[in-house]
Amino acid sequence: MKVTVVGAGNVGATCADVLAYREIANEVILVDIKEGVAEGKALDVWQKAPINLYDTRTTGVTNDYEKTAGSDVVVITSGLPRKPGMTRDDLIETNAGIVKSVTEQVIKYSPEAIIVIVSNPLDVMTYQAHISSKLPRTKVIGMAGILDTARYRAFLAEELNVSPKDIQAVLMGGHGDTMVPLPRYTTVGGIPVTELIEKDKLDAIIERTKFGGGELVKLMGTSAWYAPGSAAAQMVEAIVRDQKRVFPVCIKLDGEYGIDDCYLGVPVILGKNGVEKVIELDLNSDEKALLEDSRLHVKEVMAVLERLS
Ligand SMILES: NC(=O)C1=CN([C@@H]2O[C@H](COP(=O)(O)OP(=O)(O)OC[C@H]3O[C@@H](n4cnc5c(N)ncnc54)[C@H](O)[C@@H]3O)[C@@H](O)[C@H]2O)C=CC1
Ligand SMILES: O=C([O-])CC(=O)C(=O)O
Repeated sequence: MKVTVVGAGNVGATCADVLAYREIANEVILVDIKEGVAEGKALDVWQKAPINLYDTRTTGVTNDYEKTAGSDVVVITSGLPRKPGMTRDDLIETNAGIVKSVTEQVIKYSPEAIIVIVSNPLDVMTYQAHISSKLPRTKVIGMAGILDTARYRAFLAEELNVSPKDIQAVLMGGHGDTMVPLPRYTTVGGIPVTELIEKDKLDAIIERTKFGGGELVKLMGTSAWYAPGSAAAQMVEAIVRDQKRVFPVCIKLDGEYGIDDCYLGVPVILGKNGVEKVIELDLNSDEKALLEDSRLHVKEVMAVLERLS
C-alpha cells in the first residue's frame, strides 16, 4: 500500500511518522512546496526505522507529484494553520487555492486514490477537494470527527479517572464551534456516561471540546499536530486494512439526516472503498436543532468558497 501525505508541516510529518512506525503503509511519500522540508522529515523518519523497528519506506519530495503516482490514499494537510485570534474560517482564501492545486496534481497521478482532507476550514476544504477531484463523494472525506471525539474522550477520562480506551463516543456536525457532541451516545465501558457524571460537569466538558482546537492554538501560537496527525493516520489505516471501522468523518450528505448538498461530520463505516455506509442515528429534536445550526454555518462558509471560485 502506498500513501502520499501532502504538507510536511506539523500535522503532515506526524501523520507520515505514525503511518511509518505503525507500518500502516509499505511506502509513504511526503510532499511539500518548500524545498528540502519533505526530504528532510522523510529521511528523519526513515532513520528512526532501525531504532523503532519498522520497514515502511519513507521518501520526501518537493512538489514532484510523479513520485506520488499510484497512491492508494492521499492525505492533504497543506495549508496555513491558524494563529491566536483567528477562526478556522479565516484560512479559507489561502487554503482553498492550495487544496485546489494540490488535489488537481494528486489526482493526475493517482486517479483511483481515496483523499483524506485535513486542511482547514475542514468541511469546506473537503468540498473544494471533492469538486477539484471529481471523485465520488465516498472517496473524498475529511478528518475532524476522530480528533474532536478524541478530545471529548480524553477530557472525560480525566474527569472520571478511567482509561481513555474505555470511552466510546460520537460527535457530529462541522469542525468548529457548532460541532455536536452526543452525550446520549457516549458510554464508559458500556455504561451510559450520564450515569457516571453530573450534568454540569458533562456540559463543561462538551464546551471545552467545542473549543478544543482553540485551546491549543492559544497555548502554542499555532494549532495542534500529534492528535490530528494520528487521527488522519487512523483513517488511512481503516482504509488500507479494510477495517470497516465506525468513525465520525466529514462527507457530502446526499439526503442523509434530511440534509442535501452539505459537507458535515457523521458516523460512517470506513473501509477499502472509503465511506462504505453513512450511519443514520435517530436524533432527538434538540440534537436535530444543533445539527441544523452546524449545517447553516457550514453552508455559509461553502457560499464564501463559491464566491471565491
Ligand atoms: N482537520 C483538523 O482537525 C485539523 C486541521 N489542521 C489544519 O491542517 C493544516 C496544516 O496544519 P500544520 O501542519 O500545523 O501547518 P504547518 O504550517 O506546520 O504545515 C503546513 C505545510 O503545508 C505546506 N504547503 C503550503 N502550501 C503547499 C502546497 N501548495 N503544496 C504542498 N505543501 C504546501 C507548507 O510548506 C507547510 O510545510 C492547517 O490548515 C490546519 O488548520 C490542523 C489540525 C487539525
Ligand atoms: O484548531 C485548529 O485551527 C486546528 C484544528 O482544526 C484542531 O486542532 O481542531
